[in-house]
Amino acid sequence: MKKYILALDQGTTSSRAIVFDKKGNIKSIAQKEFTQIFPKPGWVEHDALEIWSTQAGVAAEAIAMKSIEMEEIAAIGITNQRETVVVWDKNTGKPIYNAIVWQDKRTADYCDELKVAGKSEIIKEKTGLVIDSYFSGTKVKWILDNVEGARKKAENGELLLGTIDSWLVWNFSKKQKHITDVSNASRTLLFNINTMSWDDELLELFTIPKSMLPEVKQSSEIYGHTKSSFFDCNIPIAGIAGDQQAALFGQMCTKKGMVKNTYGTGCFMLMNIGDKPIVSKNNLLTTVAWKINGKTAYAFEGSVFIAGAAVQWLRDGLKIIRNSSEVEALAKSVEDSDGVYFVPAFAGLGAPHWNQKAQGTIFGITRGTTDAHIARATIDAIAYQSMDILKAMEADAETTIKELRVDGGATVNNTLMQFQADVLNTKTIRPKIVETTAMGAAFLAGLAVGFWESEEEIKKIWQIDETYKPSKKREKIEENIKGWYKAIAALEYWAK
Ligand SMILES: Nc1ncnc2c1ncn2[C@@H]1O[C@H](COP(=O)(O)OP(=O)(O)O)[C@@H](O)[C@H]1O
Ligand SMILES: O=P(O)(O)OC[C@H](O)CO
Repeated sequence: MKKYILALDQGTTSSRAIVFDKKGNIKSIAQKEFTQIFPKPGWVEHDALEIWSTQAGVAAEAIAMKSIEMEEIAAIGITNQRETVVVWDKNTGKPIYNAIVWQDKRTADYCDELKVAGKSEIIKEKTGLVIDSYFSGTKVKWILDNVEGARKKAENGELLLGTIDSWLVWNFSKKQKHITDVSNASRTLLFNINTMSWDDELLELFTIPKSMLPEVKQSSEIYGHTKSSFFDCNIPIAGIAGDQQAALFGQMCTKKGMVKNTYGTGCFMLMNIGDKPIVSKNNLLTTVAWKINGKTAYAFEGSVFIAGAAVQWLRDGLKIIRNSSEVEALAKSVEDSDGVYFVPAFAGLGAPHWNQKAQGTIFGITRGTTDAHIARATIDAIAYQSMDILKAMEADAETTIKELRVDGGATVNNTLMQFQADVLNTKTIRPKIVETTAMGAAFLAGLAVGFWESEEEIKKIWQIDETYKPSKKREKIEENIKGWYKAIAALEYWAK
């Protein structure tokens, strides 16, 4: 009898496997960190074979841990760090270079050249993205240009490329399936989100042979079965989505206008914009959310680079807390930040400001400022940065958002969640199961094999843990928000 779905969450720093039952409860969970490789400043790589071995290892571990029978697993769903890309030899199955990670900036100068050459418009129109080293396309070009013999092999049809989902399926299927899903394809700079196919003009621009590309599939369908030695029976692999899109699905933001925000190291906010790939006028990305039963859903996306990482800086840099969890008590010990504003632009400012030169700055310090005010200003900054993105989304969608669904490690912080509701003047909702990324992948796989019959059935699994309602002290909050905008303006002036 089929009792479970196995979700594989291949993240930037660890590989995780979670077994869910039919009610969406977690039956077992296993996790393993893997090596981060920094060959030069600004370069970030992963060993693709280590990604594969840790991912397969935790999958086996999660199953063994609770003595689950292979026959009890209805399907596998995969969700992954996005944009990170692997190029491997079709015959040997071995990567020809380490995976180049989404954070890697080695192609930044080439991206600037493309901007100067006036390619921004066409790329935005076709892919919904901006020209940036973040996305996979320029990373693949770098491998072909810099690994000895790679370009020739690629032209001979001997090399394959894939985002991490693609690499995992290739290995799980014993080199039988070279596929990806639409949500991952939409992060490569090579995929046209209007025609929903690889784009010949972009492939020519980035000099990438078409023969390297995986076949693009829906996000919920049976792609193949596990054949790996880690599994002694054939389990259908039936769901794939990039991690942020999977979280959007896991939060059941399946209707146009619904928004989720994930609060981790940074924040990733996605808004379901329905079945049309609208181009943002407010510096957001347009991305494919998923394709299910032949229907494509799109999303606006904006990210905050430094969110929980600012709390880590209070811990490791300023040393005013010992654990991230202590920040809430310290921040709550004062009524407010007493006019202190902290813009944690350690890595520049992301959407909608997109200022690479901005630096972290604290404003409004007086003789009376204490560590508690700084802690409070840090929490506030996470909420303000997310507010800036949500406001851009509202402007683009010409609508007012009714609720924000939240997940990620920092959502345990009730003070942050309440302040988020206050500055947005919108309900902020935290669900009972905050493993929404893995949950989304499980839902996609479960739908494909009939483990869950419909989205309606799944919606009953998603349940609210806590709703934060906006405070009534609107005037004071509006004043505080004005201060934030002044801080951003001053920071941008300083960065010039
Ligand atoms: N109580 C808290 N308040 C604010 N931030 C927190 C709290 N607890 C953890 N964090 C932050 O959340 C982040 C970890 O969340 P997680 O979802 O695991 O992130 P990621 O997936 O990006 O590694 C860390 O940056 C940490 O500082
Ligand atoms: O692995 P995460 O959670 O850091 O997510 C990475 C994102 O998908 C990058 O776009």
